[in-house]
Amino acid sequence: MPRKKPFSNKQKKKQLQVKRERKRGDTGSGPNSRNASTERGKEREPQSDTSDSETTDVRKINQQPSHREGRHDPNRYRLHFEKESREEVERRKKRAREKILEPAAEADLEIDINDIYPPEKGLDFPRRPSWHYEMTREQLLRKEEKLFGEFLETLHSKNPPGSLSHFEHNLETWRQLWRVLEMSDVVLLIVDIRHPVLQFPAALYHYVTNELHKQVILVLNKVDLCPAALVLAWKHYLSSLFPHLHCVCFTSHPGQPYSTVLQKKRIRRKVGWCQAGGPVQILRACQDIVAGRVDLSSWEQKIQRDAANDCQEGELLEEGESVLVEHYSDVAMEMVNSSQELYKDGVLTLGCIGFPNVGKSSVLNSLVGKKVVSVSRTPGHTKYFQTYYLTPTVKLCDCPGLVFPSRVDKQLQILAGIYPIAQLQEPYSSVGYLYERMPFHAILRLKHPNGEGEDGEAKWTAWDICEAWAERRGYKTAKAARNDVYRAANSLLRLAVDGRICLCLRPPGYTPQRDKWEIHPEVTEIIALQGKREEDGAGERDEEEGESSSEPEEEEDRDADGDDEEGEEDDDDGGGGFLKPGQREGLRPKMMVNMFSVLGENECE
Ligand SMILES: Nc1nc2c(ncn2[C@@H]2O[C@H](COP(=O)(O)OP(=O)(O)OP(=O)(O)O)[C@@H](O)[C@H]2O)c(=O)[nH]1
Repeated sequence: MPRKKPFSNKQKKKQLQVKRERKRGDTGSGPNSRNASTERGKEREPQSDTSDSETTDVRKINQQPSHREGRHDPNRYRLHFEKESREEVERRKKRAREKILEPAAEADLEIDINDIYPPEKGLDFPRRPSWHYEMTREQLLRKEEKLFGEFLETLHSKNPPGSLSHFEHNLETWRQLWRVLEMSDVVLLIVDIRHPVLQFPAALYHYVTNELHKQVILVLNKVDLCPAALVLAWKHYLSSLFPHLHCVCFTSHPGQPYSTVLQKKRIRRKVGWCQAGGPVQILRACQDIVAGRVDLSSWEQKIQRDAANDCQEGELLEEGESVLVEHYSDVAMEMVNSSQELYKDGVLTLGCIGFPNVGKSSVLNSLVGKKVVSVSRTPGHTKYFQTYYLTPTVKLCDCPGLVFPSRVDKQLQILAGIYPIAQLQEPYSSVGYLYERMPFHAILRLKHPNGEGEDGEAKWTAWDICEAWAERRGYKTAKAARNDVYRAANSLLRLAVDGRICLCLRPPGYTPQRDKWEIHPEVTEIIALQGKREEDGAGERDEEEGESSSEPEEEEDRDADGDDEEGEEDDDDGGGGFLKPGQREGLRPKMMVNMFSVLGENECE
């Protein structure tokens, strides 16, 4: 058979863009066309992973094809992060090639919230300025912009250059937070249980509880990806630091911890949105909070009905239970009266707030029991807030993901899924960061490009890891057919973000006390929520494994990171896992056992 011509992801994306533009009747010759900008980028710099066509200090992510007269601006709500200098990017690349990676100490996985959000560093978020009806729309917008500028100045004055992590510089997105906070009676602050401490801005909690006098339910989401003992330890840690919090564990993918990439479509058909673990717990927390001031019986009945029907995807909503969607105009966003009245018209409004990719939309879909908002593995997918009536007395509001200012390591931030991986300028150091905390070369059966050292041990740099993965996966550059290291790095990061190589942080002091948490009486409750059987320890594969297809997965499925909304068929990829729950946690020796057996045949071939 003739050798298949290598076709890179980049080429594929370009091909798709051209196709889309052709469909829209764009010849690609205009100054703003995607083709034109790609060509411009090419002229200036040959390396795709360091190119950036913007001239300001802010890097705009998820750029959409240009805005046209008379049509809405698709770039209005995209993520804006501070741009890194080319020198910094090149320095990190060089380091990724040269630095031999060393295993990090277990204690490195323990993270104190005060290290991420040090109270003395003024890591606040932009607040909405006061306004009155005599102000014109333009006056208000100008005031907001002025205050936002001052907010950035104060932040930078307290934090030297380079010390702050990526955070949202798009005022439009903060405006949506303001609106959602104003209209919500209760805030559902959603975090990813693998790293909740990165996504819990203390300033927001204090603002909502002390200034807005509203309650916060902390949703520890994706608990299927984390050992139950660790979930419990995080829950206790955060509740003890923030006593007014109502903590709830949640998963939209219960009982799917052992699936592999190849199985994902099969499993999703069996587990619909309505089988999530945690809606009852959210209902109970709301009942505590509203204390009878809103009639939540319709919600309770809905949950009971769903449980009794064992609903299937797409079959959930009954007559008279339709989901209403409210769209907000700009005017509503800008000049709305921030009424302090709680439970207006006897309706409880729940605002889903959180960082990108933590699963806000999935929580909302799970509460409704049906896909009403789109879900994607690409952070920043939800662009503007929308509301949905769960029942006549319960309204849900989905807010776009927000990246609050913090001091977390940027490499870790990327592993936590806040940055669209395909748009990373330098992915290698995050691969190195992951590898030092979770040496996965054996799991992925990587062969060192230079063979073993004299002592029989291979010494890996981040670059070597990516090179070896490119070799194993057959990622080649289109022109020279060399190993496509950039693509391999992206692929590895995606495995981490999806939870297939699963790095879980721990609360301070967890490691020496792990045994205590493992036998804690509340652990069984969490295991039940995760949808696991207790006997599901290390060792056996999921029973469905044998039925999985032997067809290799399409490259695009695994690697694409464009506007990749997860459709009805595909929206389940987060549940996949190479490692079993007890094995997923950092560098535990137990994790190294059976690593080979947890790989599907085609996953590393
Ligand atoms: N394993 C697992 N994955 C999940 C869970 N919930 C969501 N995901 C995955 O996480 C990714 C992001 O989910 P979304 O619901 O789109 O997250 P979001 O917070 O709305 O994201 P933005 O639109 O960026 O703000 C998707 O790939 C989901 O499949 C969960 O409970 N378990």
